[in-house]
Amino acid sequence: MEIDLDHLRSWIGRTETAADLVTVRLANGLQATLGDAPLAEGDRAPPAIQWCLAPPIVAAAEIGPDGHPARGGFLPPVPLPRRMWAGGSLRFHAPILVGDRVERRSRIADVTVKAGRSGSLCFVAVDHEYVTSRGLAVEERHDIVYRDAATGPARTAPVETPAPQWRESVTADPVLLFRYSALTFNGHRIHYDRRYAMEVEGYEGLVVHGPLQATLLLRLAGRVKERPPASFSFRGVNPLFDGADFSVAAAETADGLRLWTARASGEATMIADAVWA
Ligand SMILES: CC(C)(COP(=O)(O)OP(=O)(O)OC[C@H]1O[C@@H](n2cnc3c(N)ncnc32)[C@H](O)[C@@H]1OP(=O)(O)O)[C@@H](O)C(=O)NCCC(=O)NCCSC(=O)C[C@](C)(O)C(=O)O
Repeated sequence: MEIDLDHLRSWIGRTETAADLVTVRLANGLQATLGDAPLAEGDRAPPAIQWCLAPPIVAAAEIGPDGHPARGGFLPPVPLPRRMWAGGSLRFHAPILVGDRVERRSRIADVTVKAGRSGSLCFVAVDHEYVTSRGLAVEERHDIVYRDAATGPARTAPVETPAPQWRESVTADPVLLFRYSALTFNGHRIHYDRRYAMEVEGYEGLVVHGPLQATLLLRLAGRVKERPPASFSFRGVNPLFDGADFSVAAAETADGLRLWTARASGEATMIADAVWA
């Protein structure tokens, strides 16, 4: 597949702004999905509520074959078919509260092409700022990866993890995935259309969202240290599929916590680091 990188890089610097309200309904939809108690107006919003806010919304006619908005609008028209959430980093400046109006200010920061074990990879980095009436709440770097069509079984390398000091188990069932897709208005078919996920994109099942795994890791980090971290970075290292329990785990490091999600077989699927001020 020919990639015109100069053309794609002409998207760098494009911006998009959208606003949303942290309604009690939205906050409690996420709380319930994570298995947490309901909140009231004025409470601190659940971890990573920003991924449920101000999602891209386009008319049905403007949706691409993967269920996301067709490329070439805010995001560049990368010609590789399979989109994934590669990773990112978050810096927390101030809490977002239930009831807040939040503005998302997004900017295309970089577009690069790399050769991966699994074929060509095109990374699009997007910077976001989430701003409330009290000022900047969260800064985010979001790395999106676009991949070649599947040609065989995935060939990613196993990633070592330390012995877990804290560990929770979560069932990756289609209801969990559907509820998270609905909360984030994410129409990506790999999360709910099993035939598409397996036959078109070549996965072993429905794919567990990167932001859902990161939210569970961030939630564990906050519970272990009894306060949210100041910064959090994470990378998807292997896809996680529905149909089994997966673990959400953490271990102490010199600077904070190393956290990871792992398949029932033990293979890590997302690795994260949380640091406290
Ligand atoms: C990302 C995959 C395809 C690369 O797999 P690979 O084995 O081909 O790559 P590699 O050979 O390990 O690395 C090649 C190069 O890419 C870099 N690289 C490698 N990985 C990353 C990463 N994560 N973030 C940033 N950079 C990365 C890596 O550092 C290296 O760079 P270098 O040549 O300069 O040394 C593979 O690791 C994988 O499948 N990871 C799991 C991804 C995943 O499951 N994401 C969540 C589900 S998709 C989702 O939630 C979707 C959503 C929410 O609907 C939505 O569309 O937004």
